[in-house]
Amino acid sequence: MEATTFILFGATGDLAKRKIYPALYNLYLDGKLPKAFSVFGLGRRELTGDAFRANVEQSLRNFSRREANDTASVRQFLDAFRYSVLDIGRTEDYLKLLRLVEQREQELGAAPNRMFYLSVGPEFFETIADNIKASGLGSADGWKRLMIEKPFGHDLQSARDLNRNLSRAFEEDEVFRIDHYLGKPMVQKLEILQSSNPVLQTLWTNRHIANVQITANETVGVEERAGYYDHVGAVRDMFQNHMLQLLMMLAIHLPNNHSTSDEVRTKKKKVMEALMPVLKEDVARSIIRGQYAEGEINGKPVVGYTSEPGIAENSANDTFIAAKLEIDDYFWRGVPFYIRTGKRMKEKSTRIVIEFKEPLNQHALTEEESRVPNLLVFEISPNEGITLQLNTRDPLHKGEFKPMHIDFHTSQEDVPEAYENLIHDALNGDPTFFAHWDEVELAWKWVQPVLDAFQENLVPLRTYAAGSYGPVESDELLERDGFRWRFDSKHEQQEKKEGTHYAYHVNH
Ligand SMILES: NC(=O)C1=CN([C@@H]2O[C@H](COP(=O)(O)OP(=O)(O)OC[C@H]3O[C@@H](n4cnc5c(N)ncnc54)[C@H](OP(=O)(O)O)[C@@H]3O)[C@@H](O)[C@H]2O)C=CC1
Ligand SMILES: O=C1O[C@H](COP(=O)(O)O)[C@@H](O)[C@H](O)[C@H]1O
Repeated sequence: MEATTFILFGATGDLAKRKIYPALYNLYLDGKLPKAFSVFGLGRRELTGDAFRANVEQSLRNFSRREANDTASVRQFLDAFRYSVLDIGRTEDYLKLLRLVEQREQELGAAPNRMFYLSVGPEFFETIADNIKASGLGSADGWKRLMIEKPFGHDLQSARDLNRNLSRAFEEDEVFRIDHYLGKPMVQKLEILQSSNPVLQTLWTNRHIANVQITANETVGVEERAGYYDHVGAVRDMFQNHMLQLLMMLAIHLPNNHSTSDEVRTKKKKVMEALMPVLKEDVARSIIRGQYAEGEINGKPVVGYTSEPGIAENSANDTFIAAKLEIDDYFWRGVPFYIRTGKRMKEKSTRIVIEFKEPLNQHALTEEESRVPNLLVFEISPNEGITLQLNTRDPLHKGEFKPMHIDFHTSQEDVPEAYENLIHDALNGDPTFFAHWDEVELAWKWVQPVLDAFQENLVPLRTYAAGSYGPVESDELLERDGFRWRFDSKHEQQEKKEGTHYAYHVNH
C-alpha cells in the first residue's frame, strides 16, 4: 500500500472519536495500513501532541471492537499521530500545516500522497477544499483524495451547488463520498452473492420475485442531535442516502463475478435512472410519513418527538418514512420495492427481505398452504446473517405444512466495522463502495418531489407510538398489494414457532 498522510479535519469531534480512530486502529492491527503512514489531526482547540494522542488512546479504549490493552502496539500506533491547530477559515493555518506535512513526509522518505478526511459540518466543505487548493496542500507530486461525510446537500439544488464548488479543487475520481451503509459487510457481500451464485442470479428477476422489502428501524430517538435532525427528518437523514443505496445494491445486475468499480457504479446509476419518478401530487399515495409519540422502548417509557429537548412542540418533522417504489426495467418491472425507516421503533433492525412469488400451487391442500411464501432475508445489522424460508411438511405433526428456516450467521466480534472497510478502500483508491456524484444527484432528483410535497403539507403526518412498528398506514401500504412486512420480530417469532429452524453459524 502506498505511503499516505491522513489529514483529519474535525479531529476533536464525536465522529473521529467514535468511528475514525477505532477504525484506523483495527486496520493497523490487521496490517492494513501503509508502512509509511501519518495522521495529522486538526481542530481549533489548543492541544499538545501528547494530549491529542492521549485522547485518541481513550477513544480506542472506549470504542474499538478490539481491546487496546497491548501498550506496546498502542504506542506504536499512536506514534503516527500529530496535532495541529487549524481554523477552517484561516488561510495561514493551511500554510503552517503544509510545512508540517512536508517535513514529516521528508522524515519518512514518503511520497506526498494525501488523504483529506472532512469530519466536520457540511457548511465547511467548500472552504476547506478551496483552502487545500490555494495553500498548495493539494498540489504535491503524489495523489490527493477527499473523504467527505454526509449530508451531501439539503436538496437537489444545494447538492448540485456543493458538487460544483468541490470540483474546483478535486476531480470526481478524487472524491470519496461516505455512505456508511455501503461499508457494512453484508451490504458489501450483496453484489458478490448475486454475481457469483447462479442460483441467486437466476432467481433475481420479476419472474420469481413478488416484492422486496428494505427496512432500517432504530430504537433510538433524536438523541442529542435535535438541531440537525429537526431540519432534515427521516427522508434526508436516512432515505435519500442509506435506503436508496441499499435499493441500488440489491437491484443491480452484474455480468460476472469480477466486476470493476466502474461497472458496479454504472449499474447502480442505471437502477436510479429506471426508478419510476413520483409526482409531487401523487406522493401521498406511495409515501407514508410519520412522527413518534410517547411510548415504551424495552419496557421503559420514552417521550414523544415534540417533547424531546431542542424540538419545537409544533414540529411537523418526519421520524418515519415508508415508501413504495418501482424500477421500470427488464428485470424488475412489476416488482414493488417497499422501503421503511424510523426512529423509536420496536427493535433495531436493518434488513432486506425478498419475497418470492407463489408457486403454481396445484398441490396446495388449503388456502393457508398457498400463502406461505419463500423468503430470502439479508440481515445487515445489528446481526449479520442470511435466512432462507422454505416450505416443508412436519412428519411429527401429522405431516402439517410448515415453513423451515435455514440460517447462516456470522460472529459479530470479528466482523470489520463499516468505517474500517471504507477507510481501507479509500486508502487503496477503490471507490466501489462510495457514492458517485451521479448516484447522489439521481437520488436527490427522485426525492425532491417528496420534499416539496412534505413542505406543502400534501402528505399527512401520521403518528405512531414509540416502540411500535410505525403508523398503521405503513402496513396498509403493503396490504393494498396483498403483502405484509415480513420478519419483524412479531412475525418472525410466530413463523419460527410454527416452523423448523436450521442454523449454520460461522466464526471467521
Ligand atoms: N457523529 C456521528 O456519528 C456522525 C457524524 N456525521 C457527520 O460528520 C461530521 C462531523 O460530525 P461530528 O464529529 O459529530 O461533529 P462534532 O460537532 O462532534 O465535531 C466537529 C468538529 O469540527 C471541528 N470544527 C468546527 N468548527 C471548526 C472550525 N471553524 N475550524 C476548525 N475546526 C472546526 C471541531 O473542532 P474544534 O471544536 O476543536 O474546533 C470538531 O473537531 C458532520 O458532517 C456530521 O454530519 C455523519 C455520520 C455520523
Ligand atoms: O447516518 C445515520 O445513521 C444512523 C444509523 O446507522 P446504523 O449504522 O446504526 O444503522 C442514524 O441513527 C443516524 O440518524 C443517521 O444520521
